[in-house]
Amino acid sequence: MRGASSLLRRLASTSAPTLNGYSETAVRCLSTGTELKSLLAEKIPEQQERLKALKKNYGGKEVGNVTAEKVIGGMRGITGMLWETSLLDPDEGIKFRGYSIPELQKTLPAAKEGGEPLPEGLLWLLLTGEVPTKEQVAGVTADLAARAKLPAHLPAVLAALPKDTHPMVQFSTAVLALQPESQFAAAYAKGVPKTKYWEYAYEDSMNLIAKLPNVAAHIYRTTYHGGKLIGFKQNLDWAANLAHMMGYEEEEAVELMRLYQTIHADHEGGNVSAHATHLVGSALSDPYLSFSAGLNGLAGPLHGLANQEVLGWMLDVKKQLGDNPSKDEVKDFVWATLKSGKVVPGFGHAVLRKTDPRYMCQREFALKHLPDDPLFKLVSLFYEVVPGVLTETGKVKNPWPNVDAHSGVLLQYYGMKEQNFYTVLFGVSRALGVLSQGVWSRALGLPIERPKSVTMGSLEKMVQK
Ligand SMILES: CC(=O)SCCNC(=O)CCNC(=O)[C@H](O)C(C)(C)COP(=O)(O)OP(=O)(O)OC[C@H]1O[C@@H](n2cnc3c(N)ncnc32)[C@H](O)[C@@H]1OP(=O)(O)O
Ligand SMILES: O=C([O-])CC(=O)C(=O)O
Repeated sequence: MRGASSLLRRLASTSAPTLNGYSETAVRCLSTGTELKSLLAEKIPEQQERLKALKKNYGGKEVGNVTAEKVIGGMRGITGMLWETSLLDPDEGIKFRGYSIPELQKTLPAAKEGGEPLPEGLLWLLLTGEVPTKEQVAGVTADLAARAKLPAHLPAVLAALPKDTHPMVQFSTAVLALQPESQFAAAYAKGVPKTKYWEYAYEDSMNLIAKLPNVAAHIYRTTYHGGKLIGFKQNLDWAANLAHMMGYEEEEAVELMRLYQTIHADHEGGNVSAHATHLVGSALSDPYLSFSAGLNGLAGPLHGLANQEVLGWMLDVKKQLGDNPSKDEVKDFVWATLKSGKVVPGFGHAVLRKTDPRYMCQREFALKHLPDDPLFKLVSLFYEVVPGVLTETGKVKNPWPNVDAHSGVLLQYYGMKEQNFYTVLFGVSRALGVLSQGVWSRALGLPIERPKSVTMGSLEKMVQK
């Protein structure tokens, strides 16, 4: 591996810079993507042995208890799944392979010195557990670019949907429409041995991740810009291409896209989109089928759709209370929302018990780039007012803002005002985490998921024993 990097450095110094400062030859050398796949191949046997030993030596140990409340309460608090790519701490928030978001911002390669991380670097980290070099990230960028082209039938599939179809429905449909290209499904049908499943899951996952910016931009341009498509650029990184094909070229907007695509990627395994992807994948449904299932979960208003809901709710506040509402006016508005039977979108969390670090890093981005934006001021006012109101209800376990409370404000600042599209951007990012874990699930030979369910009658008998 180190040999490949130094070879790349040598190659990079011999010809004119193209992609992120690397020569055409260097990029071509890595564009096969073999370095990432071979590093994975090197790491997998060790992890398979680790899991085997865990099962053999400690398989009988208890790691928690299941109460009737947990059975009724959406399995909240039950440890019941392996998820290697990230781990969530209720107070500290998400860590990707052990790295917090501020650590990633410092550690992962960026497009320019001091800039936001390139999501391709996060993909490498999620898959291998190692922080990549700049050269390795350039290799992933080139590999994804080589896989990015959409099949000819895809636009026709999307065009057949009614015009007002929600972008998330279009997105999930598009992912299913890519499924005929599944190498995993084809290999399974041919009867390849289980030991090779991960390789086909890897190829499908990389192909899918590569195509998602094209898919998302196609949906965006056809839904909101009269179908005027903008072409893919070979010399742009993955997130920059997404911004470019959507119609956003300004460097700050591109940096936001890189940050957005990095921080939404993974949130351990129990959230709805990750768990749905994992569950469906456990039946050996291929990455296209399983990721589409995950997207359908992400489209729910208590999960990823909340970022769309937040902007709508904020615009309602603005419409009713004007640009500079007082704290008391906002407080009354929050109470009115609660009394009407609705949740306050962007606040609360099933696991987190402090402000989401993904919220904080978006807030820092706003403080740096758009401190005077009226909607940012409004979102800051909510941060001051909403937690107090939710605490007063006496039932909300976490009154603090989550990631969705902030993202829309940043997107609209750079002109992406179509809030119904926001969850598609979330979904593009989420692919990095759930598909990386999917590769590991197949590599580790994780079995079909099948928790036990009970009827109320059988639960009553169990608790009365
Ligand atoms: C990327 C993401 O998915 S982050 C989450 C995005 N979702 C949102 O922002 C939607 C608003 N938030 C919520 O609805 C919730 O906080 C959830 C779904 C995120 C978590 O739900 P839970 O784990 O059930 O939260 P919790 O245990 O605190 O719920 C207790 C009660 O407080 C209510 N509650 C929790 N958060 C809120 C909120 N933001 N507004 C109003 N009520 C809330 C719950 O609805 C529940 O009420 P109930 O007992 O009458 O059914
Ligand atoms: O962890 C959760 O339940 C929801 C969430 O924040 C995410 O999936 O990003």
